[in-house]
Amino acid sequence: MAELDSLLCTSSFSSSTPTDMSLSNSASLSSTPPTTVSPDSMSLASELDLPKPESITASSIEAVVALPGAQETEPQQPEPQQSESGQQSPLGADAIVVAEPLPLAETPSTARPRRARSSLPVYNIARLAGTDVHGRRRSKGDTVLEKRRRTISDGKLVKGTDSELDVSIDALPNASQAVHEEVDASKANRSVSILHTPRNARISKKSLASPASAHLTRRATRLSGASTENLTTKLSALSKRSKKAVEKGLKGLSRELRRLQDTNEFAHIDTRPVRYTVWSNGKYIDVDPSQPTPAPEPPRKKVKVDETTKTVEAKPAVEKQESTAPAAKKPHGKKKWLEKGLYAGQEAPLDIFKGLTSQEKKKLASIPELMPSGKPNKTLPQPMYNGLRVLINGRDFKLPFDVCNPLPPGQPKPTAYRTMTRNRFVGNAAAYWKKTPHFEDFASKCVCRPEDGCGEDCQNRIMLYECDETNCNLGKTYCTNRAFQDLQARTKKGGRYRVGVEVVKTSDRGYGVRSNRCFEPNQIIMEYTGEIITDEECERRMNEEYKDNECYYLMSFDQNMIIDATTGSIARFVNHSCSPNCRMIKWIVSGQPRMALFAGDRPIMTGEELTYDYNFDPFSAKNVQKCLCGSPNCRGVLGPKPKEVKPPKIPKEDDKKKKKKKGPKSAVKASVQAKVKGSAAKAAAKVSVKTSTKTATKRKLKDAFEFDGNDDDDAKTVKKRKIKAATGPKRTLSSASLKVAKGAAKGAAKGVTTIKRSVASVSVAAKKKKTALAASSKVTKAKATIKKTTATVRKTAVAKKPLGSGKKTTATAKATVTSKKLTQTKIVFPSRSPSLTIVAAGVTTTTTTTTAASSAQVSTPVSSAKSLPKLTLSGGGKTSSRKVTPSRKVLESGGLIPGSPVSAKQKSAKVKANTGPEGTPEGAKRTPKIKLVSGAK
Ligand SMILES: C[S@@+](CC[C@H](N)C(=O)[O-])C[C@H]1O[C@@H](n2cnc3c(N)ncnc32)[C@H](O)[C@@H]1O
Repeated sequence: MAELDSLLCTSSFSSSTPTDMSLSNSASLSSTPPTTVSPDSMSLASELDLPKPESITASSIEAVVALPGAQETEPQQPEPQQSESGQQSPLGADAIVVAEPLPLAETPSTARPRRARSSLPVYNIARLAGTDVHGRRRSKGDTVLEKRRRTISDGKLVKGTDSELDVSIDALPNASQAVHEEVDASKANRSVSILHTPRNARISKKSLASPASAHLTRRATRLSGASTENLTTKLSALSKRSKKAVEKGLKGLSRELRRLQDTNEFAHIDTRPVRYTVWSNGKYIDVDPSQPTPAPEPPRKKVKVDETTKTVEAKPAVEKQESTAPAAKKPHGKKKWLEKGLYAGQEAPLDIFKGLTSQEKKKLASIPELMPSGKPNKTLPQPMYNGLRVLINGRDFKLPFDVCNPLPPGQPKPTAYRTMTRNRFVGNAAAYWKKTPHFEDFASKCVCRPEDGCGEDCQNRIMLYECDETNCNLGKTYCTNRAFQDLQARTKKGGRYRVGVEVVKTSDRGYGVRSNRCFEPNQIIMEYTGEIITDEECERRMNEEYKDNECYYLMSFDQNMIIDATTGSIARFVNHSCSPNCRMIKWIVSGQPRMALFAGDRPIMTGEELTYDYNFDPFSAKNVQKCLCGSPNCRGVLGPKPKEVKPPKIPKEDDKKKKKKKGPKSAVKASVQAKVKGSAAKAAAKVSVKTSTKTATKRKLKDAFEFDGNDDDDAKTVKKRKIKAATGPKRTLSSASLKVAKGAAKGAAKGVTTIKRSVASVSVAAKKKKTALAASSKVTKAKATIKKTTATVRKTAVAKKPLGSGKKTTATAKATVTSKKLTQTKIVFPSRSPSLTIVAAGVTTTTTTTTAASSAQVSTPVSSAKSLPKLTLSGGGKTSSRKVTPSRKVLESGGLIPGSPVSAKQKSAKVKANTGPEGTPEGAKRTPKIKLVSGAK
C-alpha cells in the first residue's frame, strides 16, 4: 500500500479526494483532448469548497462523474480504497479508471506518449459537460481506450500499456502533484487569457455564491435549454495555484488551439436549444421531444401567392384605392431621341445614383468626373443605364459601331458641293415643265377612304403624285402618301439625327453617304435636289463648266429635264451598288418634279452606306467603269442590269409579220398599233388580262417600271426574268422597245411625234375625262374580276383606236373603269422619264442617241455613238431624235397593252404601293429607270 502510495506520488494521476464511486469513474483529465474538457467540472470544484486547493480539480471531477442517482449532491467522504492494477472499478465497466504505474512515470520522456496513454481511461468530459450530443465519438459509452490520447505532463510524455495501467483510481488514495498539475494543465486548455479579468472574478464570485447542488444535479445543458456558463467563467473559479498550473499547461498547446479556446464551439457548447434531429455540420443533433415545435421562420422571400387568392385579397385594397383617388395611370414611357449619341432618345436620369447598388453609389461618389455637371453633354453623351455602371467599374467597353465620324481629320471634304435643299429651275426648264402633263395631272383628287389611308390603291400614289391639300381626299390626318412632306418636317430643325445622313469618304469610290440613324423599309431618306436644267443647258455645262470634272451629278428626270446636283443635296454622293439598300424615285409633289432616295425593302441601320442601283448606261466602252460595290452579285461594271443587255426573245412569227406589215413607222407606234389595232394585240390583250394573276402582272409591272433592284431578291428576280420568255404584252412591248432603240438613231422622228402626240392626247383626254376620274373610285371599290376586266378591255373603244388614225388615243395610262355600268376612267401613269442620265464627259457634239428607256429597258448603245462624244439623254431629248422616246404612258403602263384601258383597281392591285408611315411608294417596283452614264473622263 505504501508502495502504491509512493507510486502515486510520482504518478501523473491524482485523486486527492478519494471517493469510492466518483473517483472510480475518473480518468486522467490530461488524457482528455482539450476539446472535451468540461467546464462544469471546474466550476464544481470551486463549489465544493474543498480544503486543499490542489484537490479541487479532482473533487470536482468526482462530483461530475458521480452517476445519476448516486451521491451527486453530497461529496463522499474519502474512503481510501485500493484496487489492484487491472482491477475493475466497482462502478462497473463503464467506469474504468486507469492509473499509471510508477515505473512508467519514470520512463524517459522519449517514450511514445500516445501509446502510453492509449490505454488510460479518459473522462468523457463532453458527456460530463452535457455536450456529448455533438460528438458521436464520445456520446456512447465513452470507450476511448483504443483511442489515441495525447498527454502532456509537465513536458513529459507518459507511456503505458493497458495491462499495466488499468488500475482503478480508487486504489490511488492520493494523487500526486504531478497529476494535479496535469489535470490543471488540461483544464487550462480553455481560455486563460480571461482568467484574471474582472469579469471572470465576478463570475467566479457568483459561482461561489450559487448553491453547489444546482450544479451537481445536471443534465445536458443543451437539452434543457438552459444557458450554459462559459468555460472561461468556470476556469476563473480555479484557485491561484490551479491557474498557475493551467497557464503552465497552456504552453504546450498549439497556437491554433489557443485561439479557439474561447469559443463555445471549441467547448462543444451550443447555447441554442436543439429542436430537431438533424445532421448539422456533420454533427448529429438529437431531438428533444419535450421541446415544443418551434414556429416556422417567416420566409425570407415572398412566396408566390395563388393568383386567385391574391386577387381576392388585393381587390378590396384596390377598391379602396380607387375610391380614395382616381387611378393615376402611369403613362407609357415614350422613347425619345437625343440629338446625338448612340443612345439618342434616352433621357439622362436626373438622379444618377438611382438604380445603383450601395457599393456602386459609394464608388460613384468618389469619382467627381462622373458627377453631373449641370448641363447635358450633347457632344458625346454617355450611354445611359449601363454606361455609368461601366464607367464606375472602370471597365472598357466597345460600342457596336463607330459613333464618331469616320472621316479622319484633314481629309479633303467635297469642295464643289454646295447645299441646295430645294430644286431650282434654271433657264427654260420651268417653262418646259409647265407644258408637261404632270403639271396639271397631279391635281386630280384621289378617291381614298380614311380606312385606306391613301395606301397602295391611292391613285395619286400609283401615279407617283404626292398627296396634298389640293389632290387628296383624306387630308393630312389619314393620308400616308406624303413622303416629301414628312421628310421636310423631319429635317426642318436640322441636326444630325433628323437629317439622318452624312457624307463619308470611302476607301475606293470617292465620297459616299451613310446613314446616321435607322430607316424603316421604304422610308424616305433624303431628296436629290439641284438645278433643273434643260438638255441644252446640260450640254453647255458639260462642255464648259464641267469639262474637267471627273464626276457628274446629272440626273434625268423627264424629257428635256435634268437635275444637276453639282449644286444640290448630298444625295449626289450616294454611290452605286448592285445590291443596293435604297432606291431613287421620281415624284411629283405639288406639281413639281422631285426626286428622293428611299430605303429599300429592308430597314437600314445606322452607319450603313446608302447605295442605289445606278443602272448605269455607259453607251461607250470608254465610259465603262469598274464597279467596286463588293456585293456578291456585283455585275462587275457600273452598267445596266443584265436583263437590259440581254436582247429580248424573238417574238412569234405572226407577230413579227404583222409588225413588219406596218411599215417603217416608228417602232413604238408600230408596236403600239400592233397591240392596239391588230388581232394580235387583241389576243395579247386577252392574254394579258385573262392570264394575269395578281403576281404575274405585278412582275410585268415591275419590268415595265424598271426596278432598281433591291438586295439579293432583286437579283434573283432578274435571273428569273432572263430565263422566262416574254409573253403577251411584255413581249410585244419588248419588241417595241427594241425597235425604238434600233430605230432611234435612224431618226424615227415620225414615231416620236406620234408618241408625243399621244402623250398630249393623254393629257387632253385626261382633261376631258376628268370627271370620269371620280368614277375610278368605283374601281377601287368594285372588286372586278379578271373576266369582267377583260370584257371591259374589249368594250373599250379607246383602246381599239389606232394611233395612226389621228384620233386622240392613249397608248397607255388610261384606265377604263368598269363596273357593269362601264364608266370610263383614265389613269395617267407617271410620265417621268424612266432614265437618269449623267452626261458623259467630254461631250462635244449634240449627237444624240436615244435609249428606249422603256419598260423592257433595252438600252442599246448606238454604233455611231461609239466614235462620237455624246450626250445621252434617255427618255427625252432636245432634238427631234430625242423625241423618239416612247410614250412613258406606254412604257410605264407596266406590261399592260398600250391603249388597253385597264381598270384602276387592276392597276392598283398590280402596283403594290407602300403604306408605310412616310408614304414611300412601293419603291423599286415603280421606280423609273435610272441610267447613269459614266461621268468619269
Ligand atoms: C454620282 S457620283 C457618286 C459620288 C462619288 N463617289 C463622289 O465622290 O463624288 C458617281 C461616281 O462615283 C463613283 N462610283 C459610285 N459608285 C461606284 C461603285 N460601286 N464602284 C465604283 N465607282 C463608283 C464612280 O466614279 C461614279 O462615276
